[in-house]
This record gives sequence, C-alpha cells and structure tokens, in this order.
Amino acid sequence: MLEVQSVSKSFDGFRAVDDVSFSVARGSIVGLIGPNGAGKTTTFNLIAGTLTPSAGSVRIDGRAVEHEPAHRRIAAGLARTFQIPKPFGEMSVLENVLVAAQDQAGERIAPNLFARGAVRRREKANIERARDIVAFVDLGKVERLPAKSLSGGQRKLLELARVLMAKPKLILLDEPAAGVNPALLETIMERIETINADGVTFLIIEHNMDLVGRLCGEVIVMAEGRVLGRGAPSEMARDPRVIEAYLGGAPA
Ligand SMILES: Nc1ncnc2c1ncn2[C@@H]1O[C@H](COP(=O)(O)OP(=O)(O)OP(=O)(O)O)[C@@H](O)[C@H]1O
Repeated sequence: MLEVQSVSKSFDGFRAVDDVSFSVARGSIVGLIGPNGAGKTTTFNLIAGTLTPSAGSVRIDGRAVEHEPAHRRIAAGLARTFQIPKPFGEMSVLENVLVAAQDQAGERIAPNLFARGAVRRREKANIERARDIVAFVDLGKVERLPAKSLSGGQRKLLELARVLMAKPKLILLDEPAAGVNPALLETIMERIETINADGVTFLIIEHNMDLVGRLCGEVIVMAEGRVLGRGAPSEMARDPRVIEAYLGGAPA
C-alpha cells in the first residue's frame, strides 16, 4: 500500500530524514516510533506531500506520488491526522465532518440550474454519511455542539471522522493517544481496529506503547533521521540499538 524508498529531507543542511526506506503492506497496522526529533513527523509530511523530499520516491497503492501535490495524494487514497487537531472551532461537529467530504458536489455543479436536484440529493447523501460516521466515532450526542467545546480525546475522534469522510485506503495517524483519557483511548483503539478490519491500512506515529502493542503487528523504529530497525513491538523494545537510541535521547 505504501512504499517509501531512499527518502531524504534536509533543512538548511540538517538531515531530518536521511535515506529512509520502508514499506507498509495492504491491510496492516504499522507503528512508526522513535525518540523526539527522530524524523517521524517529517516522514509523514513527505508521504502526505506537505513537504517535498530532497531525494527518494514515495508510492501509494503502486502509484508514484513524490511529485504530486497533497490533494492528489488524497485522491490516491491517502488521509492523515495531526498531532494537534485543529477543527473549525465555531462550526458544529457534524459540519466539521461534512466539510471534509471529498465530493463537494454543490461547489462543482452549482452553476448548472438543471443539476440542482442532483446537488440536493448528493448533499443529502453526504449529510447522512457524515451523521453515520459521527455516530460511529461516538460523537452522535454532541454532533450539534461547536467543535471548540470538545475534549482533547473527542477532537482526536473528530479528526478520525473527518478523514473517514474521504474513504481513504491508507491513514497516517500522528499520535492518536496524545492527551486522551483512558476511556476515550479505548474507543479510539476500537475504532481503528474496526476501520482496519474493513481493509484500511494504517501507519501510526505513537509514543504510547499500550496502543502500539495492541494495534501494531510491526513497528518501524527511527532515530536521528534513519530507520534503526523493524519488527514486532515486543522484539523492538528489547533491541539494544533501540534502547540505546531512547536512552541517548533522554535528558540526563
Ligand atoms: N521545518 C523545519 N525546519 C527545520 N528543522 C526542522 C523542521 N521540521 C523538523 N525539523 C527538525 O527535524 C528533526 C526531526 O523532526 P520531526 O518533527 O520529524 O521529529 P519527530 O520524530 O516527529 O519528533 P516528535 O516525536 O518530537 O514529534 C528535528 O530535529 C526537528 O527540529
């Protein structure tokens, strides 16, 4: 589903991502872990197209996308969430999900008077779909509240709902557990499992090893811009190179 090959990214001569290669099999949930500053978020940005690699290639579902803008990668089936979700605070939960719809039929064919019926039908279908997705992530009871009233964990669920609207094949999740209370974390993990059971592939940046251990069949460990190793979470947690990288990154 995803192939990252020899990708590098430098900022003013500093190699934040240095010759990184890995692949993610269709239908899997893979973790991307490593100490702070390892290059994980930069790697996500290179996959999503918010940054252009200095070198290397990215393939999504067999399609070379490294020269394509972010919106084309979304069309190729890619979705991503952010470490700190930024919903439209004044808009309702439901509206936030609705504006994430790929198929903004109203905008595209609005000038055509004869298409008005079709637009209305499409909008109705989108609203129904948004409402189903909002219910799926357990936000049905708060769908009319402004997004700014949601807790940190609910915002993570809202982000998940927003990306689902685009019917992605591959979802990049940036720290889904960060700032989430244990009860909501359980909901988040269950929803990820359900979405994955429907065939969606995940690559997840996460520091919470409970989530990683439960969801990720494999983890890719990064440190100082490079891939240090790959394997089962329990295996990687015992790997001396991985332990060294984490200890090296910890404050003295
Ligand atoms: N736009 C930028 N300009 C300059 N340096 C950057 C930029 N983005 C990231 N870096 C640097 O690249 C390195 C990797 O950062 P990145 O955010 O990818 O790490 P990370 O593994 O996601 O860390 P964390 O777990 O703390 O989020 C860091 O040293 C960071 O300071």
